[in-house]
Amino acid sequence: MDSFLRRPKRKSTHADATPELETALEDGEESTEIKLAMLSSLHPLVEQERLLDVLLAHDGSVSQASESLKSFRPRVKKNGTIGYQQSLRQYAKPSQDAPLSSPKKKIKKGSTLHLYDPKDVAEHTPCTIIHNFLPTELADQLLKELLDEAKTFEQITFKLFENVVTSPHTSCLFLESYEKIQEQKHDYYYNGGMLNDVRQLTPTLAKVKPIVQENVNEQILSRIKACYPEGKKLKHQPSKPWVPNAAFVNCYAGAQQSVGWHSDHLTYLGPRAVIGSISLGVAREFRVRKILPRDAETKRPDDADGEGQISIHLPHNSLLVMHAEMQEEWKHSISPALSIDPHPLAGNKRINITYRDYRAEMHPSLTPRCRCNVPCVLRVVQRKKENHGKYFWMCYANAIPDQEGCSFFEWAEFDDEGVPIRKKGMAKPP
Ligand SMILES: O=C(O)CCC(=O)C(=O)O
Ligand SMILES: [Fe+2]
Repeated sequence: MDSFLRRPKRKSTHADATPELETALEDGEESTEIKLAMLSSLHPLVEQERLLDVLLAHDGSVSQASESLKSFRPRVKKNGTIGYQQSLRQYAKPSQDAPLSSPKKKIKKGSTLHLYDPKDVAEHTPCTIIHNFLPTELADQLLKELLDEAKTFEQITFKLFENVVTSPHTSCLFLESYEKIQEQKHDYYYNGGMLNDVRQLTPTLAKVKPIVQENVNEQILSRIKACYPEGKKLKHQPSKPWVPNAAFVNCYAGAQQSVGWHSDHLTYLGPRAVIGSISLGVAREFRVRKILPRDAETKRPDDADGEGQISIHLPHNSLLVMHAEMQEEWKHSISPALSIDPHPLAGNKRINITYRDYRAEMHPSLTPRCRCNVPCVLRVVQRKKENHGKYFWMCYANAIPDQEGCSFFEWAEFDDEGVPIRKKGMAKPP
């Protein structure tokens, strides 16, 4: 690990990289995520926001940041547990001259804004939250069923440079039918590899699916009306209803289990994806932060304060809808907790279910393949002002252990509904 830490900045392995590929790789965001993941594995008790501050203070040098963190003692919060649905809003009597919505809370870089109230979440983040979502007994039944399944979940393995790293929690993908499971195991790639453990939806996952579908579609429509320019859906956002056909289940066993900063891959979900996420068991913090494009010269965003973190508190039996602006423009994480409130059924565990719509138009047989003959990954330029928001396909094989990958790069084009515009030689949709 030590030699890994001292490794100089990654050199591009893409000797034949096109200028566009270099532009995309230089997007830079990924390397910060990777550095944070390394620091986090070396200093698991240090909060992500502090890791980021220390990393920035040492100009991105992981070894120097790690050295200075050795002397760091975590602060023990007096009120370290979360999950209470505290909100002063319900006690507030609207005064005649008070504005209808609360003044916009300021999120300063380096600080975290904690949100509990659904109205605040909708106002400050690209998410909506519904507390006490399922009937109590149904939520408990789902939790018990998934705690049982989670006994045999595994950690996901992925590649960071030449090192194979495992995710700091366990997970499993659930699909609707045996045929879909076979197809998934055969055709779909994740971080360059196939998923071996794909299971059929449990009876309660299947029972809850239409409830999630109805609520998420309602939330999408009210979000469009209330928040999007001219009350219209975003460009590339599908106008047809959201139909989940997959449930990705995560299990966090104990306060230290977490998931690092990331955006969910759009490869199979398509642009402007929406995700319905149920939390069960121990309440944990879901952190989000907006990725602002940086100035090419100063390497800083125009509004550094806009980059502060927001923590959404996710109690048992809540549904969080990640809306269409989330994956392209924001990152999210479940940060390690200093302490947790044990849950009567789950003990120290949290179960999370993300219901997802794997879109037929994004089937790997329809999207570009690179020279390694692996379906490409779909990404979006997040950091660079130049080409900001543009989608591109690139080689996935970079993430396969022992494989170098190729320099395949292609700008991705979609119609207004987010359907890929087929180029010559690409397969036709079924
Ligand atoms: O556990 C959560 O709430 C989030 C999980 C997540 O981000 C993911 O599975 O992609
Ligand atoms: Fe995610």
